[in-house]
Amino acid sequence: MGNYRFILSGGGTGGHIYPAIAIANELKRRHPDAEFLFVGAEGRMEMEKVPQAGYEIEGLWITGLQRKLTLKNLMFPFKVISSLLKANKIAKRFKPHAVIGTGGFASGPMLRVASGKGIPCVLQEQNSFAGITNKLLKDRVAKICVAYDGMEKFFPADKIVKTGNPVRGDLVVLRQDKSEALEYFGLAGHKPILLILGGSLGARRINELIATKLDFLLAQGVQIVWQCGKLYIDKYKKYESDQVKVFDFLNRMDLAYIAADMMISRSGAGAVSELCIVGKPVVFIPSPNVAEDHQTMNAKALVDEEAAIMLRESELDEKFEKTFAELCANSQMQKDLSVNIRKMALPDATKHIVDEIEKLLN
Ligand SMILES: CC(=O)N[C@H]1[C@@H](OP(=O)(O)OP(=O)(O)OC[C@H]2O[C@@H](n3ccc(=O)[nH]c3=O)[C@H](O)[C@@H]2O)O[C@H](CO)[C@@H](O)[C@@H]1O
Repeated sequence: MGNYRFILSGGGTGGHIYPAIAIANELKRRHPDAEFLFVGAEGRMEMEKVPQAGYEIEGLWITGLQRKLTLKNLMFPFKVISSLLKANKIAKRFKPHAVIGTGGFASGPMLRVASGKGIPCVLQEQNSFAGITNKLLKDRVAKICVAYDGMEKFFPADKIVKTGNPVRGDLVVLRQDKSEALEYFGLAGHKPILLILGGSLGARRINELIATKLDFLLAQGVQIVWQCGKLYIDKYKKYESDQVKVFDFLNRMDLAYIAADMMISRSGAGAVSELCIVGKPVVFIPSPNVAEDHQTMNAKALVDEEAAIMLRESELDEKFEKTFAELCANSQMQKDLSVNIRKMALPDATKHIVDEIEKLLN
């Protein structure tokens, strides 16, 4: 048999893209001669991030369905047909041995077509609440790799394998030495570093919080690396100083995690999985704008184990300063949170998922 060929499909946000990249990297490590093709949605983040990671990507003309009646929605049936046709062409040409879907509307047409042709398909669901695309595909795929218990609510029980979420290899083993990271961010080593993460697209409310509390934060003796998101960089770049570094997007998450002493973060599934491995104190501020409030559930799973602090957006005015000042002042609390969050890590998730894919290849 010739070399293996794999299609990975998913996107829209980093939360669906980076798991696909992590899986591809592990497949490549095991099968250096394998060929890879990513399939995403035209105009979305994957079209830039996947080539940066060294893989080829094709974009489909597809968007999610809006809740309101809009022109975009009227186009939806045409987009679906066009995407199915293109996915069909891709499958015929590339002849994949397996197709892996990591969620987001971009993955719908490709997995629908591939499963129809009898090509083995695997889904990876990052959240404790299943996404629409994965729910639509559940009966057509061979395996569904999940990160949370109780996913039988959404998927056939005999297809579910609990693996955890894939985390990119360079984030699984982090160096202790901070010198390269400090140099990269242009910060001195004498004060603790607070890393602010708004998720792959940035978080409006977290940015507003940091901007209004900047003097308070600096008075706690920290320096700041602030990832504010592409949409917000023009507004917040002006806050940059010797002790505050502002980025739209961090291309070196490894260095950000090495540099950080504590974090304030959205609780997207990927961020949570990574922060468990990083093992440092985190204050989660979940996005209230996602389906079924799943970011609150993601963060709560850690709070219940005393492994992180959570503040809801609605509590920030009242509680943020007190909570953060207490964390900075209490080194025992910082240690306990670090130890407890590390216990929740599933660093072998990617290997486990690739084991499942390999089982389908014969
Ligand atoms: C608003 C929204 O829809 N959020 C969803 C999205 O989150 P979002 O896209 O923010 O994704 P996650 O938190 O899951 O993962 C973010 C990924 O982007 C990377 N990263 C982030 C910022 C940065 O500057 N550089 C960088 O590389 C992180 O290292 C991580 O690998 O997908 C997640 C996984 O399905 C869901 O749980 C979230 O609810």
